[in-house]
Amino acid sequence: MNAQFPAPADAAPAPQRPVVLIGPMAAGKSFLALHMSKFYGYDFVDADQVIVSRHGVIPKIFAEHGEKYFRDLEADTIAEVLRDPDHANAIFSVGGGAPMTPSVREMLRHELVAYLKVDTETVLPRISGNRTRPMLQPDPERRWQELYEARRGCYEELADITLDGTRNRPVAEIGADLEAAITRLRSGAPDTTQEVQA
Ligand SMILES: Nc1ncnc2c1ncn2[C@@H]1O[C@H](COP(=O)(O)OP(=O)(O)OP(=O)(O)O)[C@@H](O)[C@H]1O
Ligand SMILES: O=C(O)C1=C[C@@H](O)[C@@H](O)[C@H](O)C1
Ligand SMILES: [Mg+2]
Repeated sequence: MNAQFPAPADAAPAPQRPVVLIGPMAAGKSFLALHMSKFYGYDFVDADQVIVSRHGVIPKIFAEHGEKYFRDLEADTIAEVLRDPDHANAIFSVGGGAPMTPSVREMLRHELVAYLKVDTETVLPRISGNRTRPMLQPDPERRWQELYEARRGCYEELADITLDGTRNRPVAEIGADLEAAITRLRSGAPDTTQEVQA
């Protein structure tokens, strides 16, 4: 939950901060962040993509070094992006498991966080039969649901904005909701996003 928003009325404007997108695997975080860069002019940064560009593909990192090594790289990457003034205007998508790392969770408590919520009907076709995502093996549908149940409380706790990504909503609609919520929160008004059922 964000500590900087809203700023007191008489305070100097706070420096711009990135908006961090969280949510389960294949919810559409990276897709939405890219859309926001194309349609609203935000900087696009994706933690998984930064890791892959530096260290190679994620399945290989897991296979060669294990999950803990990946989580450390992920936490370091997120810390680096969040302190980089060049990314102050970013929509920053992070991996589905990132908020489960305590140090990441602590960083996100001080940022503007948007949680992209999805339902199983929307997401399962996107991951069905997947053989590459290490956290989803060996049974992607079952593993996705287990991870979602274990992580949803954490997503909900961190969220300043909850986005409705259920019913396969078009990214343009989700993006318009996100843009409206960012504008509202940065102007000091409370978020009125409706809770959605997943
Ligand atoms: N709103 C949408 N409508 C239709 N397809 C979508 C939508 N959002 C995402 N997708 C599709 O779902 C797939 C997963 O999306 P994406 O990679 O953005 O998920 P993610 O949340 O970033 O997952 P990860 O945690 O693995 O990084 C992509 O193939 C993308 O094209
Ligand atoms: O949900 C997860 O634990 C993961 C999600 C992906 O975005 C990657 O960060 C990686 O495959 C792990
Ligand atoms: Mg992604």
